[in-house]
This record gives sequence, C-alpha cells and structure tokens, in this order.
Amino acid sequence: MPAVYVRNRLRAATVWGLEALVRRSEPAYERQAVLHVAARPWDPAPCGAANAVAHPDVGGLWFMRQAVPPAAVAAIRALVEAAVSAPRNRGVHAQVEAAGREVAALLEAASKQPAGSEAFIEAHEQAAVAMRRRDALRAAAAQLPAPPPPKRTPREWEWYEFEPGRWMAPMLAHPADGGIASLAARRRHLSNFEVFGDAPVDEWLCLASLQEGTAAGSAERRGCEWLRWLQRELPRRLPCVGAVDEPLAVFHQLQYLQRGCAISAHVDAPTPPADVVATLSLGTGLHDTVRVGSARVRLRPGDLYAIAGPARWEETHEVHPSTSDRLSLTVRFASQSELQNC
Ligand SMILES: O=C(O)CCC(=O)C(=O)O
Ligand SMILES: [Fe+2]
Repeated sequence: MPAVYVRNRLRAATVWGLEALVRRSEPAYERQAVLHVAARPWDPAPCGAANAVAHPDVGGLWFMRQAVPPAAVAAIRALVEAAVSAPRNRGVHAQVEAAGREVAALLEAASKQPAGSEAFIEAHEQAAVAMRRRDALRAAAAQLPAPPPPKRTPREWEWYEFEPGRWMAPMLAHPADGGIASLAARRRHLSNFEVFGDAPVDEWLCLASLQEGTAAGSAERRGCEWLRWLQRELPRRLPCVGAVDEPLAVFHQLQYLQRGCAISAHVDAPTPPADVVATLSLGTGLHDTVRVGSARVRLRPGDLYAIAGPARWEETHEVHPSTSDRLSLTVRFASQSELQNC
C-alpha cells in the first residue's frame, strides 16, 4: 500500500531533519560521519549458492548469495507468520514507553559530556524537555485502563514495536545445534533488552519448543529445520564465524521493517555478546539494501551478510528504506568461553 510507504518515509525524513538541526548546534559532533556516509555498491560475482565472499576493502564484511534457497525463505516466512502476530495498538501506553527510552538515551548522552561544558548543559536541557513530555504522557496514560499484556510465550509472540514501523521478536537458538543450552547462561546474557520490550528470556520464542509444536511435514516444521541448518552450517560456511573459538549461536532476532522505514546508522551494542552478527534477508520485495562502512549491498530474499572485526566494531551499518516490507533474521555468534566467563 503506497500510503504506508509515504507515511513512513515522511516520518523518517522529519526525524532525520530534526536530528540534523539539533546536532548542528553541537560543536563537537562528528556530523559527517552520521549524516552522510559515502558508499559504493558491492555486487560480488556469483560464487555458487551458500558460499561466502569477503569484501575487498571493508574488513570483516561477508556476503553469501542465496545462503538459503527460495523454498527455505517460504518455509521460514510461514513459521514467522504462524508464531508472531501483529502488534496491537497500545496507544498512549506505547508512547510512554518510547518517551522513557528517549529519556534514558538522552541522559546517557549527557553523562558523556564534560561536566559544566556547553554541550553538557545543552544535553541536560534536551533530557529535561523529554522528561516533561514523558511525564505528561504518563499522566494521560494513568487516566486510561491498562493495556492487556503483550502475548509472549515460547511458541507465540506479538511483535514488539521498538520504533514506528520497526517490529522485533527474540527467539532462543536450538541447543542441539550450537545454541546456548544452560538456563543460567541464557538468563545472564539475554535478559531485558529494550529492543524486545525488556521481555524476560523465559518468555522468548524458543526454536526447540516451536519445532515440537509444528506438524511433521508442515511448512512451519521445515522453517524450524532451516533455522537449525543455519545454526549448524554458518560456522562451517562463513569463515568469520569459523574463526570464533567454539562459536555458539547466541540467539535469533526476528525483525519486520515496514515499507518506507529505515534503520539508521549504528554500531551494534557489545551486549548481547556477539563476535559475528549475521543477517538473512527474507524481504518480500525484489531486493533491499544495507550499508556497512563504505559498502552498499543489495540483498535478495535468501541472501545473507555478516559483520565481524572492523565491520562489527569500527564501522556503522544501516538498512535503507525499501518499497516493500522486509522480514529479516539476525543470528549472533559468540565464543563459548566468552559466554561462560562473563
Ligand atoms: O536487518 C538487518 O539487516 C540489520 C538489523 C540491524 O542492524 C540491527 O537490528 O541491529
Ligand atoms: Fe545492527
């Protein structure tokens, strides 16, 4: 529906414009680095399905054309469709949560400025404005009945709307194929991420439970099997995962980006632990586009890219707006010893 695309593009452009204005008044801000990163298209020559290619310049950027075939894309989509439902409109309650996240981010940014500096005062002013807005929304929400709790079970989830048009759902990897088996380690490393609405890990989707709940021979069962195949095969087929000492699949992140929405330039946080972040595109259109460092990559459904080393830690990456909705699956890999020791 073009209206959805246009609405999302306009919203993104407004946010982008406001951010640019605010940042223009920050003398120390590295404007160029965030507002515009020059990038060249990277379209590796076909090298056979599910074979990995490294980018010649961007260290740690890998690509796999057709990491999984179209039948797998269809099966994984069927699984996600069956297990994850559209987020309900939670109105002002959702706005309160978003405003709370904004306050936390602004306070964190403020704490990084030298005390007493102009940037410090300005950052605290911005945080104060956001706090007043959050409190006004809270007061409005208190007048309304509480919303029903979101559906969060190992077999069924309601997408969590992290940003407008950007929906997230977490899923535990299968322990029989290199997923984290220990309950304590799961709780220690995977609890309370804001991108998943702070859902406790015990309420995450769970690939093993999902597989048990699907009928033999169904598309959903085949979707589960393909996800297990990815957990098993990526360490063998992707050299950057193979280079990790005893790689474990930390978890699967499902993400649905509505047409016209983008994910702005960022570096993934150090937690959850991940030496390699691998993303499989299951987009519903012909292709979608991501940028990693100076490389712009077109992904067709079934293509996968991965970031490790410099591409993971030193370069930003982003997802450009697409004219069709985009489902993606991100698997993070970390070393078993790292997960046990911290
Ligand atoms: O979906 C993608 O291609 C990447 C998503 C991403 O960068 C993130 O969720 O941090
Ligand atoms: Fe990311």
